[in-house]
Amino acid sequence: MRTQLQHKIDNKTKPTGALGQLEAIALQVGLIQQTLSPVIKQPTILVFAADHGLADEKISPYPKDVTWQMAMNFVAGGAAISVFCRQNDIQLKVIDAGVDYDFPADSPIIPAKIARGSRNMRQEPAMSLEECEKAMASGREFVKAEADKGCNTIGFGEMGIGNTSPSSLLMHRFTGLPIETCTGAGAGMHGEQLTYKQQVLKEISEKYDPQSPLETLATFGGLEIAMMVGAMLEAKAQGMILLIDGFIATAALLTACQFDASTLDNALFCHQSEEKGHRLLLEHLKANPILQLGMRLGEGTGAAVALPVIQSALAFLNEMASFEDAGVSKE
Ligand SMILES: Cc1cc2ncn([C@H]3O[C@H](COP(=O)(O)O)[C@@H](O)[C@H]3O)c2cc1C
Ligand SMILES: O=C(O)c1cccnc1
Repeated sequence: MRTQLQHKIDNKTKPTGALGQLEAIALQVGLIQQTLSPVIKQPTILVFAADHGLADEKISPYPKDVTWQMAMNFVAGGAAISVFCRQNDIQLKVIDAGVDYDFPADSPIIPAKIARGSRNMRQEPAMSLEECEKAMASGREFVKAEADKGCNTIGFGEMGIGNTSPSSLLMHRFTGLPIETCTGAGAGMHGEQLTYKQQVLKEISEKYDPQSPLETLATFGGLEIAMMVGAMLEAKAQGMILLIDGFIATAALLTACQFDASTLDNALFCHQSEEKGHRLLLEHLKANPILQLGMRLGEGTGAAVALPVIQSALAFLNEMASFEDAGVSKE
């Protein structure tokens, strides 16, 4: 299939390699779908939202209430992710993985609370193994339901004040890079505030020594991250395209790869976030991000913005004339 896809790409009416990374995307998606004519069907972004006990330690400049307030904003249509999904015809679903708030019963936010937030990991592991497994299983169910309806492309988004911290800890643990290298400003911790955040995370990383991927995720993760990890593993199992957003989603993917290394094969890295650590995390995964726009938001926004580029890659593969079709002379 790889040889056939490469042959099809090289026979399009263009100099060899002239569509650059679009060619790599077309090849990868063809391999994922095992076809010379890949298509994106019912693209969907799942945004997993949860709170973090660690937010009590002031590791984010914003208050915890922003988590539920932004989740409401997502479904009301006013957030960045709402706008970009509307613009690009992407179905948006917001899942309450563990927000410390009771959403109104008539809200379109999908209830799947495992707990009212993870625990403060400066004191105790963020989740029990049972909670972590429950979150992962729930993430799998959501993706399976989308696959059953005919969706073949899933973007992963998140909302959770404090969630760059668990992401940094997971990156540190699974890459072996120093915690300072893995820890950045998040929603806006600069200067002394960032130094403080790095100190807190260093203290936490030295407090525990989890062994298995599950134990590591339960200790240092968060409910939305665990649900996202399960969702990514199921998306790979279903042969779907995984649209990976920024730092947090990439940390979740790195975690998913500890459970099933082949998850990486189906992942498209939509952008390189400004968040410190994301560049090195992408390098660790040998990933070539599609966009570099200086974004540092999360929510799945990088995935939503990159989808049209991926669609262009499939459009050239499916619709461009070959040298033979167009009667154009080859070198
Ligand atoms: C208004 C607002 C909207 C957001 N949308 C995504 N995030 C992003 O910021 C948070 C992570 O940064 P930290 O670890 O520093 O808290 C996550 O919720 C992430 O999705 C937001 C943050 C804020 C404040
Ligand atoms: O890259 C991200 O996902 C990110 C960066 C900063 C804050 N929130 C998310």
